Amino acid sequence: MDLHYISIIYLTYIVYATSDARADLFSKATKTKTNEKDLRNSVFDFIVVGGGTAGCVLANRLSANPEWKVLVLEAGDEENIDYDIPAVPTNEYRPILWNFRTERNGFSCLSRPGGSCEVKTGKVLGGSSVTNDMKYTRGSKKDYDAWHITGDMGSLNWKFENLIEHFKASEDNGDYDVLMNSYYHSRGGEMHVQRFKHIDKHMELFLGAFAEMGFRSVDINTNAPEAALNNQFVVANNTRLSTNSAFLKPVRQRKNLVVKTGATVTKLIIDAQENKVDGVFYELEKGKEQLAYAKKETILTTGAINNVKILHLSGIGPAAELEKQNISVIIDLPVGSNYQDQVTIGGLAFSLSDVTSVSEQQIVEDFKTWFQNRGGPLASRGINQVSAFIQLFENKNGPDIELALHGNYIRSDKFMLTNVSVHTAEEVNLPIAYYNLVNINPVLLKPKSKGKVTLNKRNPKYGRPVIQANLLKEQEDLDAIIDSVDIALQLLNTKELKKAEINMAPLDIFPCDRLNNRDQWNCIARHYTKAMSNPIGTCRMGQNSTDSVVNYEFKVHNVESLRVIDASVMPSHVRGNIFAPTVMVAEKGTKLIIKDWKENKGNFL
Ligand SMILES: Cc1cc2nc3c(=O)[nH]c(=O)nc-3n(C[C@H](O)[C@H](O)[C@H](O)COP(=O)(O)OP(=O)(O)OC[C@H]3O[C@@H](n4cnc5c(N)ncnc54)[C@H](O)[C@@H]3O)c2cc1C
Repeated sequence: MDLHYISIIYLTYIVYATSDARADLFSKATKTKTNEKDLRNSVFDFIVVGGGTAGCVLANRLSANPEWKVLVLEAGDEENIDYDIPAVPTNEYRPILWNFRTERNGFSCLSRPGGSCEVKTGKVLGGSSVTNDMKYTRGSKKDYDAWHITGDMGSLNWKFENLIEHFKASEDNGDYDVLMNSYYHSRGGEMHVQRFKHIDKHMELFLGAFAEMGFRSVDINTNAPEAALNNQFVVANNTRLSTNSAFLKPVRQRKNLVVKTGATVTKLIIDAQENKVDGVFYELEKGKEQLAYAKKETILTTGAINNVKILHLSGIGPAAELEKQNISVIIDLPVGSNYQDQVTIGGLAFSLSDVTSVSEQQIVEDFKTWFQNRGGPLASRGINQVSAFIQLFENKNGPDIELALHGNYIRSDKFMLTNVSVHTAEEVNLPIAYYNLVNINPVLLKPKSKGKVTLNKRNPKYGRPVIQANLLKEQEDLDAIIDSVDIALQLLNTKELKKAEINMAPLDIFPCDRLNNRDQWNCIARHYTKAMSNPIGTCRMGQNSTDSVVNYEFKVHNVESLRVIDASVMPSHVRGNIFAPTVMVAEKGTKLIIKDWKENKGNFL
């Protein structure tokens, strides 16, 4: 039995166990007629649209003021204990994903189904912090410094040295060697960060091989340009710590905080005379719109794809684009352009010769162990804990590529590790702790290629937005990935991997197999492209409304009472993964809101 199914059995059990109570609650809520009390109940000080990574942080911080009534509207459902198991690959569980795909473009994702790549952002309370890999990285100083525009006072606060306090605000770092560097790290926040204790022999082997190649194991979050390390993760007691678990669950009992799940926001309520946002339309059931009002502010945190949908449907977006959809333009802004995602490729995998097969019984025992004492192999991410951050361009002073190791278990009854299809290597989803194949994914951290997001033409309201991701469009991006493959291949020449008889896995990489070297890798990259699902940029911050959507305080240009605070405001990628930067953005955002309402009485524009 596939371990993912065992996990789903737990999930199904929990859903059944609670379904009566849920049905009861739901019918009570829907049977009640709208009355004055309901209306009063639909007015809040702040509405946080989206209970994802940033949304949960904002909900916690804003509702800390008992005088502020805060509503969180989340399209997905509550989190499930299943997702807490570190080795469970939540990003393969479709009910908690938006299941977006990029548009076919003829130059990347060519051999993926439909010639397009999946984008796996989370649709659940906690958002992508439930479906992500939990790795805790911040990117480099220079990335943030580049967001600052010389001469613009508003952007001054975006220099890295002014952001460290916002990273530290929620950090609870549990590794003492890391914590010793108190300039960068701190304790006591809601978000526990730590290395997994579980280290297996292959992790040691690969770390040894990287060390032989000259990579040092240092804390990558201290602006080190390179490192190969057993990473830190956002976990507490060997349990995934989504922003829902860290920030929202502990304060759910606050009387001034209302959290509605299964609530999809469709549009903003806008007073078109004053360009002021008064609240939102949302649906608990398809086609049945409800309204909620915000006296102070509405804050969009639905991520870089869905923010575009909500804003465009509300008449905020590029005029030409909206007119094509017969949407009246309220504010002409470049919402949806500047889409960027980090990118990697499949096809580079090493087979391990000395792995004993895992029995179903063993897997069930391991699940029991995790549930009983949060221990065993499921209390880890296996080889995925290891990665190397590599600097390709010397003058850049920061990593350009992450060689992210990713384990797969290819069952020997099906494959003898000969001619394993690259599709299979990507799609076998046993818990991450079991693996006999190590994929090396060269992740391009700061891609040059940009795309855009627009509304679904046939069904703008309910259809999936159109994502023209343009992955690998720029030759420089492709070249960087191929250069890094050369570095990854050097692993095979290390004493460590030779001694362990680790070799390239014989993957079926049709149609690229008859080519040689660089041409072959170019072909593989274009065919087996993989979107990292870290989308940013569609509501980028900046000085003016011609090339940005929000100002440096996250206020949407020329609109009153509306902010966007999540990964979509980042103008460009940082040289790391973007969970920690998104939490930092939310921390900074809340401080700005609190300051505005304390000092300026919310004087918005
Ligand atoms: C598979 C995967 C692996 C990753 N691994 C890592 C990693 O290891 N380390 C790292 O640093 N980063 C990682 N990331 C990236 C990082 O987790 C995300 O980029 C970041 O969490 C995004 O935060 P966000 O607040 O912008 O959006 P999200 O966390 O996606 O939140 C958006 C929320 O809004 C909700 N929503 C959307 N539309 C509506 C609507 N209309 N109405 C109501 N609610 C709505 C969504 O359901 C969701 O809950 C990964 C991402 C993915 C997808």
